[in-house]
Amino acid sequence: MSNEQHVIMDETAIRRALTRIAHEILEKNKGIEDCVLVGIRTRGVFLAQRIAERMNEIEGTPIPWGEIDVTSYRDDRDSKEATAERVEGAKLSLEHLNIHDKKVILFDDVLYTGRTIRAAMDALMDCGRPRMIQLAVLADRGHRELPIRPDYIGKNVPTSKHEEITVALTEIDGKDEVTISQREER
Ligand SMILES: O=P(O)(O)OC[C@H]1O[C@H](OP(=O)(O)OP(=O)(O)O)[C@H](O)[C@@H]1O
Ligand SMILES: O=c1cc[nH]c(=O)[nH]1
Repeated sequence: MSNEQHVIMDETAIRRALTRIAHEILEKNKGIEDCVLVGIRTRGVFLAQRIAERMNEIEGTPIPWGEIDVTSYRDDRDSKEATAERVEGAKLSLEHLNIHDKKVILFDDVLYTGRTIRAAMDALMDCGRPRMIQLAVLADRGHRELPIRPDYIGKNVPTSKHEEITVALTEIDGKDEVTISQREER
């Protein structure tokens, strides 16, 4: 099977999509009052940080942002962590960010089954009581297994289950690029 990667978003496309999403968030929320951004580790964090910078440029006011580690909340990973430990882990990753009664805008790079987002929502609820949670993703590839729908989408990418979306971001991968390829069968 060919494992060729096709670029579906280059650096310019990613930059434009993030700028558009920053404007959409501001429009939907009528500014940044009571909004906080939370990126899901790993790449969601860099997306949240970039959007926070853009929103600051547009509004002239810094918007609080932070990151959350949801690994131990996933339902498809063996977790030996006790509930108290995983709550502590989530709280530690969200340190310095008050989400109580805030409009939390959650960021991830790819949305597929929705299980990561479910895990993130559970983790957030354990850390406080957001007034509202909204979801922003760079690429929505479909195939949801849970009733989760993003509020902000960089690009809708119709895929087959045999394909894979890979997001590269400069901060961690040395370049900005979204590619699609055939999934390696394991
Ligand atoms: O909607 P889902 O089916 O949950 O898939 C989406 C998740 O998959 C990827 O993470 P992955 O677990 O592959 O780890 P990574 O962030 O380290 O790539 C991606 O970053 C999303 O978080
Ligand atoms: O194609 C996919 C599916 C889940 N997560 C990814 O990063 N890519």
